[in-house]
Amino acid sequence: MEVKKAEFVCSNTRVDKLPAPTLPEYAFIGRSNVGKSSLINAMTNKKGLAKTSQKPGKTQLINHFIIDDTWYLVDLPGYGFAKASKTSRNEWEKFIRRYLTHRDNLQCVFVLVDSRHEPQKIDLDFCYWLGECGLPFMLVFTKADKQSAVKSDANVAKFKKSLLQWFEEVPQIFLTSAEKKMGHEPILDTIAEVNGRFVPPELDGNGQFQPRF
Ligand SMILES: Nc1nc2c(ncn2[C@@H]2O[C@H](COP(=O)(O)OP(=O)(O)OP(=O)(O)O)[C@@H](O)[C@H]2O)c(=O)[nH]1
Ligand SMILES: [Mg+2]
Repeated sequence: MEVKKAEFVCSNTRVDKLPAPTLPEYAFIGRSNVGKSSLINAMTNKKGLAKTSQKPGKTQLINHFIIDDTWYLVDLPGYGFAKASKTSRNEWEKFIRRYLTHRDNLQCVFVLVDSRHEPQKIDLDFCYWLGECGLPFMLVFTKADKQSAVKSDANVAKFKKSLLQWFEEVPQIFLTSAEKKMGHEPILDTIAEVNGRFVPPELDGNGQFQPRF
């Protein structure tokens, strides 16, 4: 699938202010600075659509983008930002976890992991939490241009092995580079496939979507 149109819709901290859950939605999450916003820009071929920065902690809100008028891509703030205060980390916990567990149209969470590093506890813990919540997720390894393919593959294999201590099978995995525009097509094809199966949540008697919370 090729993206033809990508537009910013809104930024939010509150789940009840998000766009109506009428279209399939996909969220990008991962450590601060892992490359979530860069990947969104590379996938949509739109530099500057999502704001990026060399400094971690750039994305602070739940940012909705509408793609080809048919699905939402969501850029989330990163976790594990060392310089964030405890209060702001707690706030992150609250509003992101609330978003992830209450968004009816969320089809899949893409967990971004830096392919340069060996498995990190914070990423594994987050995957376990998604599993506990029964939230479908896939893994996207980023920044593959920064080291050899052998090194990336070794880190991916170690991550898989760590996950298999808890999960019976590993989720789908993608290896990407926003810099080299590599690995985006398979993600978009997977999204297209899931989009084809999307059934919007039902309206209640008043023509409103009935929130799950
Ligand atoms: N070499 C290389 N650099 C990348 C890649 N993806 C992102 N970067 C760089 O990594 C830094 C962080 O990228 P962002 O996309 O802002 O990361 P983020 O995960 O959205 O960060 P927060 O919003 O702070 O959580 C920027 O300097 C990017 O240019 C990549 O594939 N290759
Ligand atoms: Mg960001």
